[in-house]
Amino acid sequence: MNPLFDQAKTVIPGGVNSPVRAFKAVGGEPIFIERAEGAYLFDSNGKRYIDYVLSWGPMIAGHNHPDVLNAVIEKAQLGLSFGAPTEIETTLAKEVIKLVPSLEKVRFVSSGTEATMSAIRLARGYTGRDKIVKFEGCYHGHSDSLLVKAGSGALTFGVPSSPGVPASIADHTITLSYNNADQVREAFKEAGEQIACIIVEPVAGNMNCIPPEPGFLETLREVCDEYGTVLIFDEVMTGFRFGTGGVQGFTGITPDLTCLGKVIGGGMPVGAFGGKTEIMDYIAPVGPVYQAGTLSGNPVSMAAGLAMMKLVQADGFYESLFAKTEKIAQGIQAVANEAGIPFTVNHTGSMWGGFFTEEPKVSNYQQVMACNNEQFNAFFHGMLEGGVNLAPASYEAAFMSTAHSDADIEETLDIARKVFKTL
Ligand SMILES: Cc1ncc(COP(=O)(O)O)c(C=O)c1O
Ligand SMILES: N[C@H](C=O)CCC(=O)O
Repeated sequence: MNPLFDQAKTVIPGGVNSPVRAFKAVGGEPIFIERAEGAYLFDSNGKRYIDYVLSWGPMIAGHNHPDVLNAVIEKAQLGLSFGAPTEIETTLAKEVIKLVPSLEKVRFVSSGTEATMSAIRLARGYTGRDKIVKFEGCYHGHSDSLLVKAGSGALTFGVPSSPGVPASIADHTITLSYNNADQVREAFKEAGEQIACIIVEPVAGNMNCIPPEPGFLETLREVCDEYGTVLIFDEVMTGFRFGTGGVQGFTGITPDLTCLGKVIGGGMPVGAFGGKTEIMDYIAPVGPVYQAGTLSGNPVSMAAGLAMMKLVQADGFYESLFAKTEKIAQGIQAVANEAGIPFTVNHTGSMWGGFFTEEPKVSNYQQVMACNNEQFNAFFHGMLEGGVNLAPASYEAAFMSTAHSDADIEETLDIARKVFKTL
């Protein structure tokens, strides 16, 4: 029994401020974190964990990186929030526009949810259409239009289409199968002229880690061009994880709008959406589509983001990150094979994930849903006890940081080797 969790439950629903943290999917009780440094978390009893959750993605250079921390401290000394423009917002905007291919203009918000919600509204306002397309198992935050057949915690807790979302709103959301290009073409033949946007995770990371099949993202670009539909890449998770240009830089497929979050805030609450000037200028105060935020472009968050943008542009940053990701992915696959456990690892960029399945390749939602969750849960708890922090649900991707050393990866594999033998 964790007394901190008991106390939390008396004043916070489920004891957590975001459902996936509650360990409901895997059983048991969450660890409470005291501090973090580099590749490690330390819990309230001082126990150290090698961390592959990284605050659900943002800490790409490891926890508490001194450059980000110092930027935050320095900026905070000048005042925490002004509700008025600051130069650093323009500096960060210019930096992000330089790095992410589709961006000509960008607006900062405070979370990924706000970014996707605002991008959808903008696409609807710009096209004058109501319908949107999303993909089963993709999660784009918790706004009403997007909590339909959603991934991540919504999937874990069996509420992919949440109560509280009016049917009249959900009716405008068309949900298709990820990696099924034919189905996308069919849907557009039927209703293409009514569809404002397609929103997609260009690598899905909220039903574990599912890369796009060759041709899938290309098809989305083609149908959007043909029907005058806005293509939105939700790169809240993938932004800066596949190189400075996100998945769009990695694949060369350019969306009309891009949503960012996580890494762009360096661990502070930041989101952003941006794209072509023609579309972005539909946003107030230039255009009629309303969007606002008391803390949007917060100077301390901007400073953290700017420090992070400098880090990711360092020579060799991504080569090292991708090599480490490959090492952990291949290593985990090898130790599962040694133990004779049916297991398939996906990895791409700096994201990875393991599936307890006989299938040699996992590329869609149905395959993810058919995986052995009991085995995952036992594996999760074994790893946690051994000192490795994985996401407490089988529908989440794992992340790598530049702070993970070869020794951390070896230690992780030694622990995994022991745990697989117990399954
Ligand atoms: C792809 C994606 N989009 C949007 C979101 C929502 O971001 P936030 O949790 O910051 O609201 C998340 C994560 O939660 C995400 O992974
Ligand atoms: N998978 C989600 C974000 O990427 C997990 C974060 C959360 O819901 O708390």
